[in-house]
Amino acid sequence: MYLAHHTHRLVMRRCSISSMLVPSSIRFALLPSSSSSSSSTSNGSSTSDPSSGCGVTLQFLHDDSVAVITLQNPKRRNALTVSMMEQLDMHVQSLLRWSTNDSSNYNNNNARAVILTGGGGTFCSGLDLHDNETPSTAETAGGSTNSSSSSSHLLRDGKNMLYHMTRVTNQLLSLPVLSISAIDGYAMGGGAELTTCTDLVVLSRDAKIQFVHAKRGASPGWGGLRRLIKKVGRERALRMLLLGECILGEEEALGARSGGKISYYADVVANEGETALHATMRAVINPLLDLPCSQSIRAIKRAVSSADGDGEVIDCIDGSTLKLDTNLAMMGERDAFLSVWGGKANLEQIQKARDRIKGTPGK
Ligand SMILES: CCC(=O)SCCNC(=O)CCNC(=O)[C@H](O)C(C)(C)COP(=O)(O)OP(=O)(O)OC[C@H]1O[C@@H](n2cnc3c(N)ncnc32)[C@H](O)[C@@H]1OP(=O)(O)O
Repeated sequence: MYLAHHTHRLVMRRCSISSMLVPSSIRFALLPSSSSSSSSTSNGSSTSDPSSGCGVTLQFLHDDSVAVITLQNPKRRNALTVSMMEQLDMHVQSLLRWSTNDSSNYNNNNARAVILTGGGGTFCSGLDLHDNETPSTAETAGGSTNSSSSSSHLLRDGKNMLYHMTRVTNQLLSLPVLSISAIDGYAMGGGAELTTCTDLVVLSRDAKIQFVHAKRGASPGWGGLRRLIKKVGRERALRMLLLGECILGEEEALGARSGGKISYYADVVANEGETALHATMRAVINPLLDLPCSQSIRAIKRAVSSADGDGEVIDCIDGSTLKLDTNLAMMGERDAFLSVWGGKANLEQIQKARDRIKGTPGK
């Protein structure tokens, strides 16, 4: 086995004490895995299925200034089921309200950062290869806005997956706060795409980001392809998309490929009971908490987003706003995805991957 998995996981606590009163060295608190991140807090939202522990949780900490989204499918390396995609979509919609303060649910807007992570010492193994036979329902999704989701199967209905995941990735990246992927273990396929939609990526030494789409007879479709090119450049993106090149925490530790350009490697000295990834997340988040007000974070993030690209801003069909040239690139990526998704080669390769990983459906 190439990667050793941590037995701990990144779980964060909502602090009731004002962050201004807590010394910065312990400001960003992380709890060991014995604490459940799937139970609801007074200001967090849990959509885990208690029997399987499978779902996506949203928690707030530091006086609601930091939101943490945790992907959890413990028996399948946090593979994404249709229901989890819908939950993720729902959480991102509420983060949009939280960070833009246009909802009565969030009166005091101190929003500063969003962290995207996975439970159980790994990030996300892409879509759940055993979820195809499981129809998603609006009820399990906690109230989906898309009526077509009620009988969707991942392979048969790539459009439904695109609907949710394009919205999730576009809106996560456009949130007016700093977004960070905190990655232990695998980020594969759709999991790798998710890492491209946060502003920063923090890797543990055992992190591995791999775009396995081509191996599965597919092509990225959630915007990950376009964003990967932006992050690593066209040439490396092609090597990653077609030749199996990965982003490895171990290599980033040596400053090997990206020279620190695309990620932070988790190299901060850890306190007792925390991992290097936790310690690095603390070091990344604390300066944000130290800023005197959250408005400047949002103003700067908006300005960076609008400066980052040229072209006319337009409203997209999913409600998000994109630069015109970005939207055209998205359409190209979506069309490429739809041209292969659910086709013969894709179905064969997904079946081969299923046979290879051998998980039991419904387990
Ligand atoms: C948007 C398009 C996409 O996302 S296409 C990409 C789909 N994903 C993949 O092809 C990744 C498939 N998984 C793997 O290659 C491996 O499981 C990886 C992630 C490398 C982990 O390897 P390893 O540490 O050896 O664990 P393992 O294979 O024994 O897996 C542990 C249990 O988890 C399960 N699992 C893992 N990934 C998925 C998945 N994507 N869908 C469903 N189940 C998955 C495995 O089946 C295994 O289950 P079990 O313990 O044998 O019952």
